[in-house]
Amino acid sequence: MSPDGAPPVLRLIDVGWRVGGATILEQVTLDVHEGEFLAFIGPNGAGKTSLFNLVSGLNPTTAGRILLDGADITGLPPHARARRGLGRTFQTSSLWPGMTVADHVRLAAQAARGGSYGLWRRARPFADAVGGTLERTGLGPRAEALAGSLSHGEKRKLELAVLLVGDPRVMLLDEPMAGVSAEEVPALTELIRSLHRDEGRTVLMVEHHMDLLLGLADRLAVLHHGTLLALDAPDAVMADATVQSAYLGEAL
Ligand SMILES: Nc1ncnc2c1ncn2[C@@H]1O[C@H](COP(=O)(O)OP(=O)(O)OP(=O)(O)O)[C@@H](O)[C@H]1O
Repeated sequence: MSPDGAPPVLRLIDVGWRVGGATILEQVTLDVHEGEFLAFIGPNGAGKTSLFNLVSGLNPTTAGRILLDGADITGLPPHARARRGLGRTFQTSSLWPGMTVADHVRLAAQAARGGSYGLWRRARPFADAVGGTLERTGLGPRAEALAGSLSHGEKRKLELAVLLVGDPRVMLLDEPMAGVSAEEVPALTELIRSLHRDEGRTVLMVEHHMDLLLGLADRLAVLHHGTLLALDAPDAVMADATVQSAYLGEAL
């Protein structure tokens, strides 16, 4: 239960992943509350992306259960989870360099709504959704630019736009700041903050830079060797001796 008594939007119960004889994730149990911003940190190879792969359905969970709005989604494919409001971005770029910004968002809108692209394309709500998403992400002036010509920060915004046009309630963002220049980080951070704060979306985000997470995340989940080492408010996690030693003196 959340502090106000509402059931968690997402529940991971003893979730595990074994592949090729190796145990990558083991007994990960956590609840995510509606509207919460939960950040995942942990040393390289701790299992953060692997966990997102299980939650989004990209890889099959080999132990435990995943519940969305109380319903068991453990065996559902990614598109079925997306239809229920759970969407993700990827650590590495998933864009088509030769396709325009607007066409990326149009195609994503079509995929989210189903039906014929031609029919949807002429429909007013469809055009409004695409235009609104481009404005929302600050990509309006770049609508006709090719994705390959975008800066790293703009590419990350486009990946968010592709996700947002499907109107996910629960967003999994895997290192959305990766490769982004220092000048572009503040605008991207503000966009992500407002998706959570102003639009009330539930955000799960993998991020290595603690300084970006302070003031953004409600709680931090620390993964280490595939297990959940800590789950608490950022201050408490940073003061946790077990967490400090997991990083072996690396700056958190
Ligand atoms: N398909 C796979 N088959 C076998 N091992 C895998 C597979 N995918 C990931 N792993 C292993 O699982 C472990 C966790 O990887 P994962 O990418 O989830 O870590 P991470 O915490 O996201 O790391 P980083 O911070 O470097 O992105 C690593 O040892 C990785 O080599």
